[in-house]
Amino acid sequence: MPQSSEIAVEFRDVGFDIVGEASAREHRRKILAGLNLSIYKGETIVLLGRSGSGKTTMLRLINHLAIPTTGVVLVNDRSTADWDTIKLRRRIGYAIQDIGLFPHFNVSENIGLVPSLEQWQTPRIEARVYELLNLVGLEPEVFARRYPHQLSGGQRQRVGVARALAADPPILLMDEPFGALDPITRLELQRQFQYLQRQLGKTVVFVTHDIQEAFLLGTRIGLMYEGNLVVLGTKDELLQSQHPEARAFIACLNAWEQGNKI
Ligand SMILES: Nc1ncnc2c1ncn2[C@@H]1O[C@H](COP(=O)(O)OP(=O)(O)OP(=O)(O)O)[C@@H](O)[C@H]1O
Repeated sequence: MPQSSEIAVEFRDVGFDIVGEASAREHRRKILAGLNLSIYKGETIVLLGRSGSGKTTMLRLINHLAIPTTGVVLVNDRSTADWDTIKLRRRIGYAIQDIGLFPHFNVSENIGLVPSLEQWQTPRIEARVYELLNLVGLEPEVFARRYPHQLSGGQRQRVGVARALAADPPILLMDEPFGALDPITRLELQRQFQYLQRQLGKTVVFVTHDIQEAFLLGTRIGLMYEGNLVVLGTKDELLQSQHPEARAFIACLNAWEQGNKI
């Protein structure tokens, strides 16, 4: 798997609080605390954790949809606060579950959106859309002119991944991009993702609550628990961790395997 010692994204002592009003008194809630993480160029780091553990917040901090309360998030050695936000986001593809394709744009227009904002010429955009549709396993002649409501959930998610890749960003953030899919399509997309990653060598931050998905796709896995990164390592390192949250996830895996034997 392509990987280097160069850091693409770094969290340095990052904390993130949410401030709300409760009974007219300021009320702060800690969402992330003291987070340190270096993500290397070309690796696929999977953030694994239960619902509400702070995974999506980490992605939002990378593309400056959220701003750290303390500490700093660096992309290519520059704080997200110092980046021109538009330039930063153009370097970062973002694929999310229920991708939010624009309903009045067809597939081709959805995928070509960022390239057209970047003022690519039309023939180049068309060629790119066709290339990407082929890459994610959708026949361009069949799908390019369809609208999102004319696609299945799995097809929409493929289009979402193609859209995230459109302008060839070096960093990809993927937030449960294969969630809510039937297990066969899910496995097919996971395999396709592995194939793509071998071809493209992007820096990927992939969020999931599925330990099997984390093991399949992650170069390293970061286990989140209540806003803290409690384990960071390879599949084998996670399997050996004695942290109670790691044991809880591994117990799910074991239970699933036991169930298979019945
Ligand atoms: N804008 C917000 N206002 C209030 N609370 C928020 C906001 N965004 C996130 N949170 C809270 O922050 C915590 C972390 O949320 P986050 O979306 O990062 O978790 P997650 O691990 O991605 O969860 P899931 O797997 O369910 O998507 C949750 O308790 C959530 O309720």
